[in-house]
Amino acid sequence: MTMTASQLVFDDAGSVDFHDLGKVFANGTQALRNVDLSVGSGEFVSIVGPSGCGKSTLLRIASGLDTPTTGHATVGDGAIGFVFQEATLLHWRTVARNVELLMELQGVPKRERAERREEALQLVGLDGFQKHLPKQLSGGMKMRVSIARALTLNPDIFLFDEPFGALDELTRERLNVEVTNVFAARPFTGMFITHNIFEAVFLSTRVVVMSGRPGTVVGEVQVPLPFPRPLDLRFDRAFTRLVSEVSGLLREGSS
Ligand SMILES: Nc1ncnc2c1ncn2[C@@H]1O[C@H](COP(=O)(O)OP(=O)(O)OP(=O)(O)O)[C@@H](O)[C@H]1O
Repeated sequence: MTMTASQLVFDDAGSVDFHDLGKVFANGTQALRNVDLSVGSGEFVSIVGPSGCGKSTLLRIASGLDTPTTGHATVGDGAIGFVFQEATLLHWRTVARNVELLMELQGVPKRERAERREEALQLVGLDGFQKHLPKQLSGGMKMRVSIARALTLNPDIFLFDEPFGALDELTRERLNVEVTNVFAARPFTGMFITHNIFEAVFLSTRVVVMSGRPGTVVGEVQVPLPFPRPLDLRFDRAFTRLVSEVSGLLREGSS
């Protein structure tokens, strides 16, 4: 499908394509320039780059929450799931009712809501916590609820905006494994923002590196490692070589 500058056009289900994309905010801040990036159906792409280089802006454009000022963004017409930096749960609702929220807003019938809720809770390892309130959960569990809530939409495209940045290292590692398990069990097109290079390589089929603001793509590293990915993959020589490659590109792009 064709598209003109500063418009979003929805194409086939799971693909995301940015062509010569730029974003200047109303206050004159140029967040992005000349971004060329194609993410195909079934890829899991992590995006790393210095703080403020426009990673969240890129994800917001992919989700339709924001628009580019120049260039094109073409996004598949499938369902989009979005997980934010905060779990954004409603504190008065139980886990089960939080997970059902987006389906309620979409008018999904009760019985189907319950089925999709249970399936999603199983996938993120929270079966048994349906009646808990958010205040009874750890930070990692809250994030699992947030992922389960997005999963109920059966996303073709799953956008993650640094969801594990505030978690301790062990919880983050466990959740990384969960995400790769979910990806293997129910494939989607993933875009994942992180500052953590280990996390980026562990989760992804490809890591894209951006320069400092205004952000543009400075390079990418393919991650040809099979799924599922066990935690001790991090000690594998092939893994550490990929981490060094990403780290080198990041340094180049920041200098
Ligand atoms: N609505 C807005 N109006 C003006 N400037 C904005 C707006 N949103 C973001 N910016 C600026 O655009 C730049 C890119 O922001 P963005 O949040 O996309 O970066 P980021 O790479 O995700 O940052 P971080 O890694 O710190 O989360 C930043 O300088 C930010 O201050």
